[in-house]
Amino acid sequence: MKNENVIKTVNITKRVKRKVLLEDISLNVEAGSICGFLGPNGAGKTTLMRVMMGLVKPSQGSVFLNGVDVNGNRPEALKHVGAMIESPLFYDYLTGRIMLLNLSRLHGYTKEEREEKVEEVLQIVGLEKRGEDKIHTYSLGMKQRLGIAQALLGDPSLILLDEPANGLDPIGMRELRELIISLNQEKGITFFISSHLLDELQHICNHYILIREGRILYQGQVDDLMKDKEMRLEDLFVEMMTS
Ligand SMILES: Nc1ncnc2c1ncn2[C@@H]1O[C@H](COP(=O)(O)OP(=O)(O)OP(=O)(O)O)[C@@H](O)[C@H]1O
Repeated sequence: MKNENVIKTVNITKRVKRKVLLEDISLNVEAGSICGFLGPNGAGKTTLMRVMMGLVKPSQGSVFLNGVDVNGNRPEALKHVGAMIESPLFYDYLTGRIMLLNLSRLHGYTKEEREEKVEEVLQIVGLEKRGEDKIHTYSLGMKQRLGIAQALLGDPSLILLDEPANGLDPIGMRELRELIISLNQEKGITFFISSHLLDELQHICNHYILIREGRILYQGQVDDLMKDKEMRLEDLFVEMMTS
């Protein structure tokens, strides 16, 4: 695993009126890791991911993606970053393939390259046989995989996923996990994945960041977190979240 940080936030604070949504968040995510971003509902996960993508400006602090300041040079910072933040907004009446072809225009490919790229990402997420079907006929799991397909269009080195397992059944969940692991292992893509449910991430992450009420409670490797090998990660998570 390389050592550089693909995500680095420095003292991020976000206030809206008098409310503090994020407070002094400094975190690092190393290249090649699968980082679980865990916290209860309302902890500030979506807000931080929106700040990371430059969709929301922080009140203070900086975010660097692949070493580039998101608020200094957003296009350059996001060049190799894919994201699925909140439930992806799909145009249900389009086919999966057409939607991806439309979105692929954002990446400056030629027409032939766009067609090739869309075939490639449909294949990666296992939707190649459903590309001609309208999105409203897709299951929730297929929609999530379509969201990952759009995140893959720009050949990202980093993908941010906000609650990607929301509402998935066990099969959809397993397919999602396998997809993330294979993209990480075969393409070296770093993942930053939020969830309020530890179970969803427990088997795939090698790095965790825990957040509560806009503040970081813990960040580090899984092994460091598990002081006692017998202790279940879930017990530790509950202990940290409630103490
Ligand atoms: N624009 C805003 N103005 C005021 N409050 C906001 C705004 N955006 C978010 N919040 C509040 O900030 C807190 C954090 O919200 P956020 O959506 O980031 O949490 P989350 O960890 O992603 O939660 P969930 O798991 O429920 O999606 C919540 O209390 C939310 O109501």
